[in-house]
Amino acid sequence: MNFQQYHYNRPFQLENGQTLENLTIAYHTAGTLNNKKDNIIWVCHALTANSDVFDWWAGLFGENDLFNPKDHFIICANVIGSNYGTTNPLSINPATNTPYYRDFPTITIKDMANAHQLLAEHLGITSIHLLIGGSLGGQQALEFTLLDKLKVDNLVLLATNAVHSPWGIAFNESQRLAIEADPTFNDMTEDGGKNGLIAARTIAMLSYRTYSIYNEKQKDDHSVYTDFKASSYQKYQGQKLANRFNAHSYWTLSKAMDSQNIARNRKSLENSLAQISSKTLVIGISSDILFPPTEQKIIANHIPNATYTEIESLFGHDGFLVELKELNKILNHFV
Ligand SMILES: CC(=O)SCCNC(=O)CCNC(=O)[C@H](O)C(C)(C)COP(=O)(O)OP(=O)(O)OC[C@H]1O[C@@H](n2cnc3c(N)ncnc32)[C@H](O)[C@@H]1OP(=O)(O)O
Ligand SMILES: N[C@@H](CCO)C(=O)O
Repeated sequence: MNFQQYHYNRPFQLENGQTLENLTIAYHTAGTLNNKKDNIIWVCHALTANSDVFDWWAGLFGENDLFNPKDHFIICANVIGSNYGTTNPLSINPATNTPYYRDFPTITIKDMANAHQLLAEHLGITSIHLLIGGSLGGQQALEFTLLDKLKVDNLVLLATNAVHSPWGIAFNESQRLAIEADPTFNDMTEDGGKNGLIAARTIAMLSYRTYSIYNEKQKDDHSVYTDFKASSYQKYQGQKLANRFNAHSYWTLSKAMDSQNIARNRKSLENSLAQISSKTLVIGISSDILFPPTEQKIIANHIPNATYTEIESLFGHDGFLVELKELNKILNHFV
């Protein structure tokens, strides 16, 4: 995929009333826009992913996958707050000439959608053949559609919601508390809060996976009484994220996830969903405890041209990233 950055050199208005003095949006593209301009697939990424969809959704997106650059023009933009090239807490704050760190403003899903819209305008895009996103990506895809500034022919929403739940907010708050409990988080450095981030990711894993999958993959034999596989797995996953992410971005993005509520400043949730005219496929993961299938069924029940399908999986929420065989089958049928 080709990596590019769009520099919007004007103030970007945020939902909380603050502005970012300028905004850089990093994005990847693959393939070529056809003459009819009807082969665009726009991907919205989840919490800690990036704009290189061939990297984290390989098997669905790639040279020889269902969504490939021979047939499609694929775009994915890195969200505001994430540290993969878009303006984020490690970027320089023009007001101080130092990185924002803890001074980075509150970002909402709507802000992310507005940034996607800026990029679409920059690229001259007025219609999207397929808009797809899971989890935080699905939250963005919903808001992006509801902006109603471009035509979305087909919409695919996976393991996501229209309003973030008290349960989901509680999981995120516990993770933020873990980060805040690390005194280095206030140091205003790139590595500030790193140990807190490790702990936060281990909490997150409990919401992304399930009892069953830990039982299947992390069970020890009867002789073990300490140094369990599950313990080393937790530590490994925490460290793995800390090696490629930072506590400031994680804190910001978890707040953005919490902000999801498509009824905010609109008539109602039902009314908002009823406005969506795209042919829509909503996919739930049977064992998802973070974004349980009831949340996707609400979406599918209120979008007029929507269908709901569920993937039977032991993986829990992360199933939307790892159940590739099933996803290929379902999406091949949909498109
Ligand atoms: C720059 C980049 O890295 S791009 C960003 C990539 N990530 C994203 O895009 C975000 C979305 N992706 C994800 O969240 C994840 O990658 C997922 C959900 C798709 C898959 O998660 P994974 O961690 O790869 O899978 P899984 O839970 O099976 O863990 C496997 C890893 O744990 C390790 N592991 C498994 N059991 C144990 C254990 N008991 N102790 C220690 N390590 C263990 C494996 O060796 C493997 O290590 P590796 O990732 O270095 O190969
Ligand atoms: N594993 C996903 C979970 C959030 O959907 C991520 O880290 O982005």
